Amino acid sequence: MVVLAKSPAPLEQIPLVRSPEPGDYFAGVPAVDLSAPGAARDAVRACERYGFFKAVNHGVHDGVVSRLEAEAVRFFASPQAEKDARGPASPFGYGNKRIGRNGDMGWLEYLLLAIDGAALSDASPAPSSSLRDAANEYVGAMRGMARTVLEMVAEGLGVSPRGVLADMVTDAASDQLLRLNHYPPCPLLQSLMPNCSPTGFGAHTDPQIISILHSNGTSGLQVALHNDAADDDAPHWVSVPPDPSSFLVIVGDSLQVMTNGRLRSVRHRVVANTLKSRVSMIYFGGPPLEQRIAPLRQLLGAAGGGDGEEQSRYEAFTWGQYKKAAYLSRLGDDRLAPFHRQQPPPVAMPQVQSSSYPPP
Ligand SMILES: C=C1C[C@]23C[C@@]1(O)CC[C@H]2[C@@]12CC[C@H](O)[C@@](C)(C(=O)O1)[C@H]2[C@@H]3C(=O)O
Ligand SMILES: O=C(O)CCC(=O)C(=O)O
Ligand SMILES: [Fe+2]
Repeated sequence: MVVLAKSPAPLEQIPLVRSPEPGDYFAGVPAVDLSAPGAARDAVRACERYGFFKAVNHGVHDGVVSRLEAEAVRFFASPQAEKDARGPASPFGYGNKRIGRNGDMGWLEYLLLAIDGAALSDASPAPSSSLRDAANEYVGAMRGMARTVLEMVAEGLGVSPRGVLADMVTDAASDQLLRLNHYPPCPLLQSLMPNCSPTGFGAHTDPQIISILHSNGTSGLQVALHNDAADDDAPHWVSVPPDPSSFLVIVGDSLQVMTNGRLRSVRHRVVANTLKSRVSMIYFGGPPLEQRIAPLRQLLGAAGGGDGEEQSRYEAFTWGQYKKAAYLSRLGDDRLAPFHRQQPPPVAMPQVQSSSYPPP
């Protein structure tokens, strides 16, 4: 049994996983240069194949990131009683090891903050005015990047207007979150079981439209690669090399549905580093609660009211309905499963003899 002093939830309640090895690093992380002319096409390709990409030449000033990261580090280094006074995270505030309300545990502490428009909401007061100011500046930059990326996605998919997706996350009533995560080192486990690491954040997909993740230089994030050719559904976990100069754009469940499954929400998890602290900052861009989430009409065939050839693969829902169901689910659940539509079997077309067509 491994019990860490001063930890409210012992390590034994946290699933252990095999420590990442150098061979697990994914050398093929797709990078999209947001300032390049082919960015729209590249973003769509990456989101179709992998469900995420690394955004480079994003135009966000280093100072905006380093200022919030320094505030986060300062907050997480403050006395436990002060941090606890900002919790529990139900739903917003400081959380320690407990993720959500349904029994998920991870080797992390975090601050979950609601955003109202372009700034932190009064529903989740920041622990200090300096953290609040830094977070507001950061949120402004993330909303801008979310808008740019979603406009590119619309362009790359050939849907119009260009703002059809972007407007949902920059609407005055859009449902956005900012999450600051700290994964402390775990030297005791390193000495007792050197090949094992604690799960920092268990496998899941993000429910919103888009997530934009920044991390410090400590590794830990893993993504599940899809292998359409394989018969089994076993995930192949690969480690994403940390790169503090870039951001990781992650497709959320709602974007998967709105693109009728063309872009995929990628399963990801964090394996805590036993020796070094990881700090990550994630912006989650969701639509207003009453927004209908259904495949975009222009991606569907005539039966779905669209111009293309596809049938809708999903039952429509509102973001409010989906969010409510998501927050009752466990982290690793397939939250979209109840919304999958049965695909009708392919219709057998009558064979037409070329000689008899067109009919006389
Ligand atoms: C176990 C849970 C935590 C979560 C709400 C949920 O019930 C299922 C989805 C989880 C997730 C994953 C992405 C984000 O980190 C998050 C804030 C979100 O919107 O959905 C978390 C939720 C959370 O930590 O409360
Ligand atoms: O901390 C990370 O790197 C990822 C966390 C995450 O996936 C989340 O908060 O939803
Ligand atoms: Fe996530």
